[in-house]
Amino acid sequence: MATEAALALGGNLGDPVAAFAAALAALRRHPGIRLGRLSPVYRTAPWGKTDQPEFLNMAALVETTLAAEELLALCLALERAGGRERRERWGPRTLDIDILTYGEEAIDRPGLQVPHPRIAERAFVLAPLAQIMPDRLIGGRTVTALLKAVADETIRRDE
Ligand SMILES: Nc1nc2nc(S)n(CCO)c2c(=O)[nH]1
Repeated sequence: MATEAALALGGNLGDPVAAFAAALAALRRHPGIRLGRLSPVYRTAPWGKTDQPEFLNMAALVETTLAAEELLALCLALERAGGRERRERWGPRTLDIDILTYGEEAIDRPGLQVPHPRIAERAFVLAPLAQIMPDRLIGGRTVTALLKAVADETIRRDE
């Protein structure tokens, strides 16, 4: 029985597009993964720690027979393969792969929170996600509505 999961890919060191391509190729080769829709790649201002290079971000839809913990372990292995050393929290990284959604499940275990707890405040996640699952409800609101709320918030704060 397969589960649809949305993954967020990000990076701001080295060649993030090459890191994305390598991670997606590895996912494509994995027997427990069927790769689905991919968002475009977005160039995004750093969120959280702002004194670092801008990021590239994208989102990918997968159908997986892996359990959520197994999918997380695979994402962490792909991050390491992409040369990721976990240095400072929210600091620059070559490749980051986060599980945004796993089916309709809500999971809150150490190291695995799904849907990702900060989706609603991150345009760099919502913009790519809106390209692959615009009508998915998260916290009772569609991804499209969440993206609009973040965009409006950004515009209002800049006034
Ligand atoms: N624009 C942008 N800012 C970020 N801040 C952090 S932490 N990250 C890593 C995501 O967990 C990002 C990111 O991927 N993109």
